Amino acid sequence: MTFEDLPTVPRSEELIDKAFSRAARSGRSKSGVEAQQSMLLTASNIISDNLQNVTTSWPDFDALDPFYYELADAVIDGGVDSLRQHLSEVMWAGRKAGDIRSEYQSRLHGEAETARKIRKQAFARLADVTREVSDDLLALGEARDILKQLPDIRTEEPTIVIAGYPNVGKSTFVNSVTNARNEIASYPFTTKQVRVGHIERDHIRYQLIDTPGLLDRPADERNDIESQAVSALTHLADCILVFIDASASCGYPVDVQRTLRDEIETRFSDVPVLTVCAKADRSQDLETDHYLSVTEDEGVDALLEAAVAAVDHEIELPFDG
Ligand SMILES: Nc1nc2c(ncn2[C@@H]2O[C@H](COP(=O)(O)OP(=O)(O)OP(=O)(O)O)[C@@H](O)[C@H]2O)c(=O)[nH]1
Repeated sequence: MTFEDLPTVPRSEELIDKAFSRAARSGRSKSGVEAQQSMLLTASNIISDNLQNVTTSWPDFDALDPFYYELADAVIDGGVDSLRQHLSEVMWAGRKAGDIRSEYQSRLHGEAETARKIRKQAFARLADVTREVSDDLLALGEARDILKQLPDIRTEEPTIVIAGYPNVGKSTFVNSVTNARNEIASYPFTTKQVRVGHIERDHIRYQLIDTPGLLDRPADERNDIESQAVSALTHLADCILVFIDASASCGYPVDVQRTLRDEIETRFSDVPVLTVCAKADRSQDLETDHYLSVTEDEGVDALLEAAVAAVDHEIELPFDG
């Protein structure tokens, strides 16, 4: 996944300490002007390399899959634009450290004592430049910690998203059809966890995603971040299964569940939305093609076939026409 490998972002004071203490060590093995030159080189290299590493370790946002772009935009304070801004500030500081190195290197000659003073000036400027981006480094460090928690979802895999009110049987279904133990991941902005499972048909892996906290209640009950996460899901889903518990043993009346279904259908208008009468062993009081009872093992395979067919149709459509 894109953000998984993001390395930690150093804080400015941490970086200054590291650069100056390594510089002192490298100066100790030499004497006179040479010691000052070695110190300048070590400190400025550490600062410019570290700052440049921060910027190059981030993915190119323009090349990011829209699902992750929108998620990142949702969970980061100030969105992706603020990240870009912080990164460009840090890049500026990295270059500036390199400039300071060149500028002072040419001035470090002659008397050892004069050279020491000039090297100290250089250190003061290196510290200033690094401190100038301390807020940017802090913000990037926080963003990195949040982004690393994003669910590891393969955007290139065909994806079936399961929606429906709590307790309608979504996870029972996902758990029963995906034999491998499901991956559980959490969105940084909700306490609930995304459940991801996989099925295979004709050597193609399909991803099944259950998104508690997102597609389990009406849009007007979602906060801004959740709404944007739903929007991110529109890039990912190739088919949606909306579970309705007609027995209403889940605690939600059927008409309320139908309203959620209609809303999801409107929101995900580009992909097939299949309405599933879940817990059909209890009640089948719903007009739909898909009746499912996981406990009685009825309709499970048929539903999967229908979902896979819908996904395949959806994915191939652009090539047909
Ligand atoms: N009778 C019957 N009960 C079922 C069936 N599928 C699930 N249940 C039961 O319904 C309850 C809720 O099922 P879950 O799978 O946890 O529902 P969920 O939609 O994932 O709920 P959240 O995790 O809150 O989103 C559990 O007690 C299940 O055992 C079914 O096909 N028939």
